[in-house]
Amino acid sequence: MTTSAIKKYVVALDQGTTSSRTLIFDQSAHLIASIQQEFKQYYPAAGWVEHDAEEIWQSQLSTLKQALKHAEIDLSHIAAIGITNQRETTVIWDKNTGKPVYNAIVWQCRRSNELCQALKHAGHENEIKTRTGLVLDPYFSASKIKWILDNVDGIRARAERGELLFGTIDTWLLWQLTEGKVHVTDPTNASRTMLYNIHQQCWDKTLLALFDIPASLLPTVQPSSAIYGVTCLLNPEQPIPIAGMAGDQQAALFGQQCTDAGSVKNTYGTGCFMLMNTGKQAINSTKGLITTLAIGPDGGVCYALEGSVFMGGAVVQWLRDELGLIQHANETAQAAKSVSDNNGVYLVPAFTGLGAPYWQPDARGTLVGLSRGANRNHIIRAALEAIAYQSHEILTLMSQESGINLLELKVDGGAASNDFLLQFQSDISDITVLRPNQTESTALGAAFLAGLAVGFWPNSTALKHTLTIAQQFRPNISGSQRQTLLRGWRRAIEQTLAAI
Ligand SMILES: Nc1ncnc2c1ncn2[C@@H]1O[C@H](COP(=O)(O)OP(=O)(O)O)[C@@H](O)[C@H]1O
Ligand SMILES: O=P(O)(O)OC[C@H](O)CO
Repeated sequence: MTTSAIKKYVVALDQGTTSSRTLIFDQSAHLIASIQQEFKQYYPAAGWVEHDAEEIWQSQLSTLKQALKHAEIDLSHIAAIGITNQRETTVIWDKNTGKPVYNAIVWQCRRSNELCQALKHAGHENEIKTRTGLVLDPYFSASKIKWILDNVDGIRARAERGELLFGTIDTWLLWQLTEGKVHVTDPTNASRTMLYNIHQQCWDKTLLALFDIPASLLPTVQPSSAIYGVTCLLNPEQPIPIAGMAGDQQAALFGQQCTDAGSVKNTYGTGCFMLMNTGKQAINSTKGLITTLAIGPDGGVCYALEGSVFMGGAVVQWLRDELGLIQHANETAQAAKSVSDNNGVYLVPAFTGLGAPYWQPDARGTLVGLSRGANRNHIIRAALEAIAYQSHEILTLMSQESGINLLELKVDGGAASNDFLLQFQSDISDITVLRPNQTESTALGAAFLAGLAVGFWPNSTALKHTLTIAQQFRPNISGSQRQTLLRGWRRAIEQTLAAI
């Protein structure tokens, strides 16, 4: 028996914005264990969001240990560990002590907006977009790194002396886990920093100069499926390879095996992130989408178009926590179905501004079309419909910019369990929506990447064989009904933009 023959499992570390999770999969991609731990969010000023990087690491390690214990798995049966992570979130730490020099600045944090505006006014927007595929926005890492270097006492000097390291969360976790403290990221995460040239596929010296960031801070970039190092933290006698890394949305794309040009997935989590694989072609969006690096069939680099909706499933949390209209998210489908239509009510949930394709950080939420007959269920319905309308706008642009008539949309994420939402998405976008058996696509993508690197799965055909579609939602409204609904949504968006 070969060593690989006794390997039965791959572990995925899924480090998200609000929780750290560990999931264990077997060779058929069945979920064997899943442990989740939430951690604290820090809001030190309006629009600022931070995490404690140490707490992220400790919560991640704790879920790893608990998942192994819970599933009663012998370490010798683990083929590899894969990492997937909230993207863009920025950590800088001391390479000798391992201590972060400042809290992690989270992707949602707007503190570097002024810096981005200044770069915009100085005419750098196009150059940045050409090199990185990204819209000049505080969402991405570069302006966050610069903020730390410029605002935390003594940090720039220490960075210039080569004492500090930068990483997105993948890099931070890998560094913590590995023997010899490996300082590496993968192309998908690098492509979110605004410092990586997605065409030449290297750190971009012009952008490092523009943001005034020393190159010594940066990790080495290695493929998303590769053995980066081993961890001996669980048992010094049993090193386990860390063999896959990808940003969570690209991992979900790979987990759904959207590896061919033209395949699309939408993840309905806190926000909604739609990615379309565009193969070897980097499509330069002129309509507010971004171009990003993703993963091809063999784990190598390819391009994708992405549209990020900032308020997705979170709008359901708002119904629950702020309006008190529901007690549980799973009540919403029934409530929405209990009324025959939205009664003219539209909600634009721009609570933290509008993401793609508008990129309007100052927009705020709008509820329009209220009449005397509008009730709780109409508002709940409008909230779910808003998730689908926002996703629809992105899907339409992707289709226009790629020239591909999209016929299928694969979905995953917490809110993808909502049948009303998926049926409405299918109706409004005139597309077949496919919900897989395994909706843990993000973690599965990380597991696939790690498993491929160590031969646990031999190739992409083996990965595809593990996936099945659990449910399909097909369009069930007329073209004129669709046009009427979309007109109402566009009016609501116009009102939101007019109020900025
Ligand atoms: N049945 C449901 N209907 C609508 N939204 C839901 C439902 N179940 C969960 N959600 C939403 O899904 C989100 C959580 O999904 P998840 O994929 O875990 O998100 P994230 O990875 O962004 O934390 C929450 O915002 C929650 O409100
Ligand atoms: O942690 P999530 O699932 O909300 O994902 C966050 C995204 O990666 C941000 O770009």
